[in-house]
Amino acid sequence: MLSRSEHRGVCRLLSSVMSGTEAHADRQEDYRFLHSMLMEKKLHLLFKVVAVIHLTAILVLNASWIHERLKRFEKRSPIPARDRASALVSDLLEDELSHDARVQAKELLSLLCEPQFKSLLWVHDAVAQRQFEPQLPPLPELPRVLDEDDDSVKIVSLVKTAEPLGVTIKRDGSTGAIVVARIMKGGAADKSGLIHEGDELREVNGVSLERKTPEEILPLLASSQREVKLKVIPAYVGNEQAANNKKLFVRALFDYDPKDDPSVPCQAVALTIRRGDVLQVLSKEDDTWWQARRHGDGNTWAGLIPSEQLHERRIALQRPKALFKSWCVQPRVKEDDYGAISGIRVAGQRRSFRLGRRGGRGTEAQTRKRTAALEGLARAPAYVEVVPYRMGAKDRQRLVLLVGPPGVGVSELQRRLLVSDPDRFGVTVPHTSRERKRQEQDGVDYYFVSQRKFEEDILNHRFIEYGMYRGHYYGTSLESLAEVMAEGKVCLVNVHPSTIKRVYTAEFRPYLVFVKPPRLEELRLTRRRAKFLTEEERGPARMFSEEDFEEMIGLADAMEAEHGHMFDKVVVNGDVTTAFRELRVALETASGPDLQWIPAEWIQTSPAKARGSRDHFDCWV
Ligand SMILES: Nc1ncnc2c1ncn2[C@@H]1O[C@H](COP(=O)(O)OP(=O)(O)OP(=O)(O)O)[C@@H](O)[C@H]1O
Repeated sequence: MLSRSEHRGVCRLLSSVMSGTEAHADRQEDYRFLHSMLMEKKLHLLFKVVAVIHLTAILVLNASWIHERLKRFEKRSPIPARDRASALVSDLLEDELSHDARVQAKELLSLLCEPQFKSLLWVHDAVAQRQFEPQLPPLPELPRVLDEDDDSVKIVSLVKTAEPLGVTIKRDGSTGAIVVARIMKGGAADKSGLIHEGDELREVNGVSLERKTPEEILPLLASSQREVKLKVIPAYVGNEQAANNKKLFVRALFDYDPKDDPSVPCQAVALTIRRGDVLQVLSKEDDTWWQARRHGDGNTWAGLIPSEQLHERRIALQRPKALFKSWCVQPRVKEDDYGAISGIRVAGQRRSFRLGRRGGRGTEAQTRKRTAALEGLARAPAYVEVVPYRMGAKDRQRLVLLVGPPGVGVSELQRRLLVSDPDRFGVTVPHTSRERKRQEQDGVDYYFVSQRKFEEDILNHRFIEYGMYRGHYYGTSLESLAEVMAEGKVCLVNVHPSTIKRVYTAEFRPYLVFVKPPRLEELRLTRRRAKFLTEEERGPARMFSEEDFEEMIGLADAMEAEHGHMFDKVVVNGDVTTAFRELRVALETASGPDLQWIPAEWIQTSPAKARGSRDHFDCWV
């Protein structure tokens, strides 16, 4: 359809044709004929049709030209350099340009403030963040699995008499759930035939048992008068395998996108996995493809995920390629490397340090380190079994291990945590075999011990880390960690990842934070900016060379490949304020009553269990 203005245009064109031909029409009849023909409605309509066709043709040609160009561009698989260009520009406006009096800066400022430019950035960010992708409805329910909260729950009512119910209960060591430990033969429960050993108790007379200990539950049961109403999840639902699988939770240690996997049996039911996701494995019947659902996304249906074996096979196939990958870290030999022992000053006191993070730049050591990282990559499991964990009011805080390549900002983040809440966070007092200086206090600045004692302690594995600097030993003892934790504080330790395994135990229940450098461009920008910002407050900021940046990124990759399966949180330290905020939130969760996931092996080897903690004893009802 032509618009009004286009219609008027056609009429004007025809009238002008009329007036143009007036002079050439010899006879009155010719003129009238021509006039009636040109003013004919049908002719007007014909014109309109021709015009529409013409316009459409132009549009089609343009569209196909644009399409061709886009297709050619798409082949290059462009990746956005950053997905928040508008944030970068507002930072630039706020931090740099608004204070710059130069004419060029003013001009750039006004250009960047133009609404057209802002719209361009907005569109860029929308495309970079793929906001154009349609929000698909959830997939239809496919293989139906048991949902904890619906079909498997049973309400049981037991009539109470003078005799006891004949049930013992306990807290399940791996899930924390309250379960029926024993049914005593001939007791009321036994006679009813309604509850069984292994059944999980959810409620007693409408009172939820979540976070309750067996000791707190006993009075609830005892105070019931004629009847005890129990909400139970039976242990015998389906076959035994289903019951076991129901409780199997794993943390994924790799990213997986079924769209990139041509071998997945059915794309529509495969799960996209992000490293760190907690998955409930519901079926391991197929050796290659397990069925699982992601914890916390509310889905009741299972999706396919690669089995442990399949993932291992794939990694084994990739390994030769990885071993020949070129590494960007250039070895650099430097004598008496201060980084071999680096101290952190907190309120003027040396409080914590990590060892050997910068050592071994020699070619051989470096090659060994890289090979180890790659081998670690090949050995890295696909999943680690985890169990739900909620910190109780009496539980000790988890040890917080901060790791990252030298210079990435681990000490900076640790310093900010200590300053932000000194009552909540604490660091250890290190040991040393050097002489005490006049102003230093034993047990405050360091624990001063003799060289002999230090060596004895090394032999007795009492250090999480130790090293020698200028002929003296320095080290962080396991006892000093326990001391800070005993004060009820969150103990922050800044260590080399190779020492993690020393404390990766049920006793310390470490929460591992990996501090990672951002991409090279952002790393350069933020560190350069920091040079100007921190100089006024805390003296000169550390200078980094291009080589330092590359080494930092290379080492971070190697650390992640080798130890990534143990990291609970990865904080990218680009903008330090954002990184700090993210770290604070993560540590709030790790030290609060919220649901967390910890390795199942800590529960299985829990000292409490070994000693027969009260939670794990049967309680008689
Ligand atoms: N996000 C950041 N932006 C800018 N500068 C930063 C950032 N994080 C840290 N820095 C600065 O980088 C320098 C090195 O940081 P820091 O001492 O915390 O490194 P580190 O990881 O503890 O390494 P090392 O153990 O070698 O000291 C410091 O000057 C610090 O202020």
